[in-house]
Amino acid sequence: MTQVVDAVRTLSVSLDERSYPIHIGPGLLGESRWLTPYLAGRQVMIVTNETVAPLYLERLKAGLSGELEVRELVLPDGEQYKSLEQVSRIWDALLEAGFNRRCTLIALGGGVIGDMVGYAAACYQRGVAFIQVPTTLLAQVDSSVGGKTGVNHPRGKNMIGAFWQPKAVLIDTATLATLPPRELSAGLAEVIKYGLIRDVAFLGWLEDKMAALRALDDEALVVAIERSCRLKAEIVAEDETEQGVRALLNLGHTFGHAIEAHQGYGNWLHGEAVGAGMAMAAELSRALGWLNEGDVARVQAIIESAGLPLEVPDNMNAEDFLSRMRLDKKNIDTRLRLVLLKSVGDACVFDATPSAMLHALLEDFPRR
Ligand SMILES: NC(=O)c1ccc[n+]([C@@H]2O[C@H](COP(=O)([O-])OP(=O)(O)OC[C@H]3O[C@@H](n4cnc5c(N)ncnc54)[C@H](O)[C@@H]3O)[C@@H](O)[C@H]2O)c1
Ligand SMILES: O=C(O)C(=O)C[C@@H](O)[C@H](O)[C@H](O)COP(=O)(O)O
Ligand SMILES: [Zn+2]
Repeated sequence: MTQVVDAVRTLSVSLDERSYPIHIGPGLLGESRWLTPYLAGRQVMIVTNETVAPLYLERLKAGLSGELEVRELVLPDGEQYKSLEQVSRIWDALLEAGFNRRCTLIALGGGVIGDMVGYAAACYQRGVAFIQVPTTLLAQVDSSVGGKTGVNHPRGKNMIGAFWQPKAVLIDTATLATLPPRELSAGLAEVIKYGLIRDVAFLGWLEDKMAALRALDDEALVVAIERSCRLKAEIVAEDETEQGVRALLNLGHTFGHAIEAHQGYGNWLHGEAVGAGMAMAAELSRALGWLNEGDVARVQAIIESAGLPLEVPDNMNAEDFLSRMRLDKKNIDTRLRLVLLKSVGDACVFDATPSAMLHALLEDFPRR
């Protein structure tokens, strides 16, 4: 159910006592009523990065009212900084400020900041409150919702982390006006993912509206963000810690994470790697007889129309993929598990214990 107040749309992530709202609308960043109610106490630490700070930090601070002790920490920008070292800097700053268990961390930025701040909050004094204020499309449709927090390890993506839910997610869609087109495309990968795994009607809508979305059409963006958040909220409410259905949100990610780690974090954007990874998943689903040629062409067309790659890096061979994929968090014992498509709009988890078919896909998939 969506509630609408003054053009701000509110959904809920239903997790009993850990339930929280997602507020979506243009310009809500500077308004106290969307932020102040979720603060645990007087101590507030805003964590952002050096790109986002000059754009939105002052506006966010203007939306904090009351007798608060507000600190800020500006981290370097980039996926290569999604590390324990940077999370440690957050803990150092909290301790230096003398912040206690009633403090609140605010993550202002994309998925990198959101994942790190969430993890810092999960561990600081065994857990403090945090609020997600996502400013990329990817973070607004995916990473700010659901409580997966953490950092990368040189060997693999998001290998260190915790499930820790925010107190609220505040999505100011006006922040997308400054987002570079390449980052917008990366966010569209996760939007397309929802259509592919669970909502073929949404996929059809995306096929119609892709040009509008890439042109930052406000109305189309709000619809895409709300529908994506609703789909993710439903899945998270059903399976918070990925014992079952939540794994479907990993479509394209086993391949994508291998690409990100192998290429060096930040060289391929997460969304780009997921785009190419979803194309690989579609191709393997065809090889298994689940998708036909027309289905694969449809998947490829929407990925390409979002400005995302359909080829994988030419410096990776099958073994480069497999050695990374063996570390994937979905695996059980030595069995590789992948998310594939039974049909367009219906995903499943597939036990892909190294097979000739998987090897052929990894060896023969188009390179760039
Ligand atoms: N926790 C989850 O469930 C989840 C889900 C999906 C992705 N992720 C993670 O999220 C990360 C990717 O997130 P991302 O795509 O947001 O990347 P990001 O956080 O690196 O942000 C992308 C770039 O956009 C800049 N930026 C942010 N907001 C801006 C704005 N409004 N205007 C201009 N520039 C802006 C950032 O500084 C950065 O340079 C990856 O680490 C991925 O693993 C996590
Ligand atoms: O929320 C989830 O669950 C997801 O899988 C969302 C993904 O888009 C996201 O990239 C997530 O961080 C991947 O999780 P991981 O457990 O594979 O690291
Ligand atoms: Zn993702």
